[in-house]
Amino acid sequence: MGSVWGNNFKLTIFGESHGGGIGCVLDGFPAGVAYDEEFILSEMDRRAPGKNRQSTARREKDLPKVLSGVFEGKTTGTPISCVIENTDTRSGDYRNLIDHPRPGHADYTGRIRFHGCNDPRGGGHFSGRLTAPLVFAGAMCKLFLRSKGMAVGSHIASIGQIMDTPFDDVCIPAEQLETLRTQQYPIINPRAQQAMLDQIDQAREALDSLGGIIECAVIGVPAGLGSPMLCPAEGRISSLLFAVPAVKGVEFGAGFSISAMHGSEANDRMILEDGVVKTETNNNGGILGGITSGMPIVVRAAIKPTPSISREQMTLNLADGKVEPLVIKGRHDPCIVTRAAPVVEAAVAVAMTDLYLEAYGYAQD
Ligand SMILES: Cc1cc2nc3c(=O)[nH]c(=O)nc-3n(C[C@H](O)[C@H](O)[C@H](O)COP(=O)(O)O)c2cc1C
Ligand SMILES: C=C(O[C@@H]1CC(C(=O)O)=C[C@@H](OP(=O)(O)O)[C@H]1O)C(=O)O
Repeated sequence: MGSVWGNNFKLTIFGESHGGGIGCVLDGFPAGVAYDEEFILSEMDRRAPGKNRQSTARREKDLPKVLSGVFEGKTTGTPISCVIENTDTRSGDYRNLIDHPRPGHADYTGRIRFHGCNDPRGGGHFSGRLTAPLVFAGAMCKLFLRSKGMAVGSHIASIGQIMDTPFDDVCIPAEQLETLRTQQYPIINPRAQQAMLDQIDQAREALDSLGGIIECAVIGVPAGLGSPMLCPAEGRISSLLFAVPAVKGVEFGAGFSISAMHGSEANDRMILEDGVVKTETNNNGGILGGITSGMPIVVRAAIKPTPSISREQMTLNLADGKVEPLVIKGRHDPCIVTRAAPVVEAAVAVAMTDLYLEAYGYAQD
């Protein structure tokens, strides 16, 4: 089953982009976590579509309706279920895709996997719309992690060729993460922001799309989370990041560039600071041997350019095997990255909650 995730609590995500609604169930979520509605709605709003010209024109309020698992402002410990309505659908736009799969989207693979029974309207279960319930689940997990002294935050590390200033991976202040959370575009360097937005405009005007990278950090992480060899912390986090549509690469710490370093440079030298074991650098991204080291976890997710572009492309007509021109209709993000930061944070927050529960269980402090 591909819609249920977690070893120590379970997240289920259901729905299709143009069905009655989408949602999630959190089973085994700890009892007694304060339900901060304002925070949850602000997280949903960070991801919601239709807010500016860098995103799809589809407008959805993304108000989560919580049906169970929360009573008198606290989680009960029994399943939390949440439903989000789909209201602004235009399913007719997708009719020409039945036999003409979009290059780069899941139309062909979804048809094969589900024997032609998949819901093709708006990308169905494969739509990025399914990340709305993930963000709800992530917001709940952030509330739990906050009660354990942890915080998750991120910024847009790049869009196309334009780079933001990276995190200082040994010292990421909680205030910086909170400031980024409240920015319309979570970018550290304001000059990079303008250049990124200009690049998206240019791509959109050229009937094309752009990708980029989200850099995410978790601070306040206790040392000792993760279970090698087959359930390492990196594996748990990346398995959820790869669940996010359009994520095609994940790296921790120095990532792929660590392979070009010498050991003397890559090794993070250990020190004791105010009685706490730390490292002077963080090339390993806060994880060693699949177990958290107590340093910030730093992870980057590479997001591909939106597959549904307005420019005419060639594709295969599955009915007669001929390669034919395809014009894609519908309302698409010219660049997914501007809405992806809360989604990446949500995936990481859910994984961190699972890792924490594995180590510490449900006992109250
Ligand atoms: C928040 C978000 C919004 C997205 N918006 C679009 C979109 O408007 N059009 C599109 O073709 N793909 C969009 N995608 C990406 C596709 O859903 C994704 O590329 C597709 O399901 C194929 O999966 P894969 O890229 O992971 O292989 C979006 C993804 C996310 C996370
Ligand atoms: C609606 C959202 O994003 C959608 C993600 C998406 C896709 O193919 O991934 C395609 C577009 O919509 P539809 O599913 O109608 O084709 C986007 O608007 C959302 O994020 O809430």
